[in-house]
Amino acid sequence: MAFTKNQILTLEIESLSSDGNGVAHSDGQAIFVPGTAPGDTVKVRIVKPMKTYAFGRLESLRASGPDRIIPDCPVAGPCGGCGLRHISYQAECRAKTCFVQDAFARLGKLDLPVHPVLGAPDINRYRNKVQLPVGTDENGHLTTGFFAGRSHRIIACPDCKLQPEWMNRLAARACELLEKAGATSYDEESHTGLVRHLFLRQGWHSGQRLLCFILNGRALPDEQRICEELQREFDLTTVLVNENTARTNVILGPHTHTVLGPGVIEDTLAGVSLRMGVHEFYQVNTPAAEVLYAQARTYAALQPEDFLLDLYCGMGTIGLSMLPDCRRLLGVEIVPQAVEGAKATAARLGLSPQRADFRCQDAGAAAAQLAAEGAHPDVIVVDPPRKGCDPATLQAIVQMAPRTLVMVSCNAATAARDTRWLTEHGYRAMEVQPVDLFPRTRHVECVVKLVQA
Ligand SMILES: C[S@@+](CC[C@H](N)C(=O)[O-])C[C@H]1O[C@@H](n2cnc3c(N)ncnc32)[C@H](O)[C@@H]1O
Repeated sequence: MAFTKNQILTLEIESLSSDGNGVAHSDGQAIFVPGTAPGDTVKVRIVKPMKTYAFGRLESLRASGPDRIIPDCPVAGPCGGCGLRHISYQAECRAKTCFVQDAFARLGKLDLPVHPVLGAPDINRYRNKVQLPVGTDENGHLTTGFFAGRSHRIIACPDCKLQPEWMNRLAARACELLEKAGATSYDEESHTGLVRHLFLRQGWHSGQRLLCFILNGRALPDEQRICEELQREFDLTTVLVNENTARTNVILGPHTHTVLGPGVIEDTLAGVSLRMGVHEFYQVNTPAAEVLYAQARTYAALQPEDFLLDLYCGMGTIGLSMLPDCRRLLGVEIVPQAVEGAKATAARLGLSPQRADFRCQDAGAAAAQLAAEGAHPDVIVVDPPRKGCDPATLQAIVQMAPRTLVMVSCNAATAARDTRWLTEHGYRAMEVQPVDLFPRTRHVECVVKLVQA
């Protein structure tokens, strides 16, 4: 039986999907309901009927399941950032373990141990970076928040529990100062208005703080004064302005100028000291990333004479954190600023290019070139974006035939797909360790160990 829009049903939630939605069944068809937990009895309104399943909205909670807790954030539901704030953290870890196990068993059709998730050291205020869209509220005041799930409507979130308190306070104060100076918020539909986003970053161990205004234009009105005031009040190491005048939902534009300070902040990740601005990828949860890197290092099991290839290397942090275990490191990354950062870190550490080098290139193209040149890395680490490795990258990895391959991924589905492919091309998948870098959200990281079959 097909569901109809606005149909009301009373349902028992059975499990959580990998999107963090509660899953129930009616007449053999699945219904996905955000904000619900296994064991809940709920009244649900069907909002999106499909041919064989439907999406529903929670109308009322009749009875709570054992994992449900009261979310400690008033906008946890509509904001969409914290998809799992309504269940206990223990239940969240169990669910994330199941998400990863399910991806490898069902999508990857792989039979291998997937260990219980390693929980994060901190479950709140762990983000070292946020990009807050700036909007105008119903009273005409500038506000920041997050886009509601699958929309461009900003949900104001004055005290987001995922980010440090200073970031929340700075966002509110910046809105006040911008408004006084007559700055307008950017409107995506009409492509008018000035301020698009506030970008905030903190060096977790160093405590250094960065603020960048992302503008549909060159400069803020009264730019110097606003930046100085915020620098003084929030002890900012540096303040930047990024220009993004394109009609796009990509957040950063290509040009950034420094208003105050050095234009970068410093930090240490897994013992690697680095400097970063706004264009470089940096793991958002530093203490949990150190757990992740330690796991990757264990799986890599490097030998002193080994050559390590780090594909999709960002600022080179994974490879550099493993360098004490091996002879030579080559990192490949597509973002020029990240590669410059990696090279600068290596230079500061006194490493010659023979010991640690980095290339700004597409991972697939670089891997194919290395394979054609007859390169034979002993260990390859890959840490691709959510879409996973390109087929060219996987082909070239197999051609280079490393002894061990360590795959780090923030998307278990694509990691399972790529692992499956590698097992059909000469590799054996040994084990998977999920690591929680993103508590209270539906996201989870995992590390896969593969060896030559
Ligand atoms: C998940 S991040 C990992 C970065 C790094 N390993 C770390 O731990 O910080 C993925 C990285 O892949 C880079 N990237 C995306 N597409 C790429 C491509 N086609 N070739 C090379 N690097 C790419 C991104 O810029 C990003 O730095």
